[in-house]
Amino acid sequence: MNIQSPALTLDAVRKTFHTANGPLEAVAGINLSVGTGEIVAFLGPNGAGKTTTIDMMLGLTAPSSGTVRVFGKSPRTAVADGDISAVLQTGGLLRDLTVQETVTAIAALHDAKDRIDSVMERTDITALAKRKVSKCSGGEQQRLKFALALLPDPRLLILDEPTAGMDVSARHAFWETMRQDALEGRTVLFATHYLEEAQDFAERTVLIGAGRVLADGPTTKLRDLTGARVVSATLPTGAITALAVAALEALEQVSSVRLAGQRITVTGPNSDAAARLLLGELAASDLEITAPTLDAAFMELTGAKA
Ligand SMILES: Nc1ncnc2c1ncn2[C@@H]1O[C@H](COP(=O)(O)OP(=O)(O)OP(=O)(O)O)[C@@H](O)[C@H]1O
Repeated sequence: MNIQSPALTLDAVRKTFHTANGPLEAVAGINLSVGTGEIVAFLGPNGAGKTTTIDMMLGLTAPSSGTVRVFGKSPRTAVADGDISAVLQTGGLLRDLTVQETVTAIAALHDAKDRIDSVMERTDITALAKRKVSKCSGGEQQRLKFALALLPDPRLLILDEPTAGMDVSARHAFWETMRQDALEGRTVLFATHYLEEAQDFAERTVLIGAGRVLADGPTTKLRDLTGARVVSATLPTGAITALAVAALEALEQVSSVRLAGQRITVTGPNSDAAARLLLGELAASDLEITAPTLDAAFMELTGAKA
């Protein structure tokens, strides 16, 4: 990461929508700096504020407060200069045009006619050139949008759930292309709610929940960022399991207690207290303390604070 020249900075960015039910704070103060050449996953559950934040990065909507800079410029200037482009979830394609016509029209806007063939090949849409957009599958339309986003040869590429609607093999092929692209130095930020996509592709994950950054760090360390531990042990035969569950649930910072037969599993950051109670008062045996899976860590963070 090159922190000397951030590709993207968000400083105390907030966005409040005024709805019939009153104000809704979709983005509640996000700070973020993405260095040139980084690949960042913007991971969060539905409604976390990912799309709203991305819209602000692209200048499609203005923050209620705070600032967004793209290579030091306002998002709108950066878009006009071809520094940033995006594959968005909705809209953007004219159904009656063919794939080739669509690419040619957008290439003309960006003065990028010489890039048409290579971009179509790279995104694997050459064979679809004569097909009408309305006849393309969801995955094919995503690949076309990806091609359009690459035409200006942007330094920063933003992808909002780019593989939505793709089957497993199309998803795999898409990320393969992206990986190649990133190797050539493009900065990439993608929103996803698939943990595997963050794990497989991003070196850094920014976890978003309820409009806030819940965790930000190397994807491989994301599990540790939660601080959560899973403590499990076997209760003695004849123990009143409901009482054991209640005693563990009463501990501070315990987020879940599950029982399967006599085996009891406690999740939360306070593993020492849970272990003491299990081995002492509850006379449990076979105690194990493990780090949660990334899945569990994700649930822990988004569930606990969203
Ligand atoms: N134009 C709008 N007017 C009112 N509320 C909105 C608007 N756009 C988004 N919201 C609300 O803001 C919150 C954040 O939405 P956003 O689409 O940014 O989340 P997301 O993380 O992208 O979710 P998803 O994964 O479902 O796309 C949600 O509660 C949503 O209902």
